[in-house]
Amino acid sequence: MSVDRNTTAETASPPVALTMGEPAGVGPSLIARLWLSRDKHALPPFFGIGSRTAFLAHVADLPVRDIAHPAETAAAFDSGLPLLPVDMAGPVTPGAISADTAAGVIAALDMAVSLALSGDAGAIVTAPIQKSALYGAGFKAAGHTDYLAQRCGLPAETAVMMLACDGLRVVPVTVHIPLKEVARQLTPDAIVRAAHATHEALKTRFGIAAPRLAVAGLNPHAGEDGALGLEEGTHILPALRLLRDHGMDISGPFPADTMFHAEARNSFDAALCMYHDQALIPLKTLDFWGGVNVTLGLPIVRTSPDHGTALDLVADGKTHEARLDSMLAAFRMAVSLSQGRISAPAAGDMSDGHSRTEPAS
Ligand SMILES: NC(=O)C1=CN([C@@H]2O[C@H](COP(=O)(O)OP(=O)(O)OC[C@H]3O[C@@H](n4cnc5c(N)ncnc54)[C@H](O)[C@@H]3O)[C@@H](O)[C@H]2O)C=CC1
Ligand SMILES: NCC(=O)COP(=O)(O)O
Repeated sequence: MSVDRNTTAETASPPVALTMGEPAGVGPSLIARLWLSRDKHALPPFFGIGSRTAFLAHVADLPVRDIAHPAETAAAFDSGLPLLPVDMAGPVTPGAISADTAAGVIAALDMAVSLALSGDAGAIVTAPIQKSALYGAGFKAAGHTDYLAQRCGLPAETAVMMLACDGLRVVPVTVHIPLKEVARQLTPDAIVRAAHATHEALKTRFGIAAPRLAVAGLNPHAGEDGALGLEEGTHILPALRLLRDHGMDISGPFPADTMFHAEARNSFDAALCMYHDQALIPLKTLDFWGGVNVTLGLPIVRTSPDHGTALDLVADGKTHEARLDSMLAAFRMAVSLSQGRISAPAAGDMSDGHSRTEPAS
């Protein structure tokens, strides 16, 4: 099927930028496959930011078209992947990280943020980074989420991570910190900040007029009246009282182990979780292939697949087996959000056309 991209509404919007992420990981090949399936999925023009070497290391015959500005995207898109090139200090070995590529990974992110802030890119979709590789090269942020806030000139904590799939949205209040640090770093302020960012995004980005938030406890059985932990009383409840005083429909703290079955999921529009795995395990269990990571609280739109670099798959020579679904879902959400359209289906709604079982290709 051939798609006349000039007649689509998306043509008028600035194109979405896709950062290459970890060059040795699955990201560049997923971006390449997104471009290769542009007609099948009727995708509007987009451009990559990264090193040509990274893309060709994974898909040797990929046509790549260097561009100097996102405005050249539409003209280049039909004949090759439009690419804003970024230099890299070393070669790319699929499946093997290298300290030489870290600076290029970060430069791609910096370029993407500048273009999103200037309005030349409608949104950013970030392919996964190998965080350990960047930490080794002096990257001071924990991940994209806080790094993007800093690049937007905002305190790191302004950015809030949400993961969304059909039927579930989760927000971890603490994110990339050791488990033993969670109770220390979990503050009423952090809960209030995450709740406000989530509430606002549900209204403005996800089209929910009166969002319902549910909050997980930190401890087993939400503390069992203090017998199994005190943070529910000392940290979570004070935050919830404040938020209710502000008129928010927010319930909890609930025992986290009973919040995510189907009936429970229907009772809220987003779940605020106290730590990374409490949020991401239910989401990725429910829909690893369709999950999208979306950053809230920033003046720019950023989404990402929910999965990581899949270095194991690449190292085993199985890059072609990587599922495109999450990248495709992240791209679609980025396009919708960048156009001010409502994104992501309502809880329980499977109407966006992708299936949890059939891979997108
Ligand atoms: N947005 C981002 O930049 C993210 C980055 N990461 C980073 O990725 C690195 C690896 O993290 P892991 O925890 O191992 O998670 P991972 O998601 O990379 O891999 C977990 C398992 O899922 C498989 N997998 C991942 N994506 C797949 C796909 N598209 N199709 C088929 N199979 C797939 C992998 O082969 C592996 O067996 C870490 O450095 C982590 O920090 C992880 C999540 C998000
Ligand atoms: N587990 C989520 C993840 O690692 C993504 O983090 P970020 O790079 O989006 O901050």
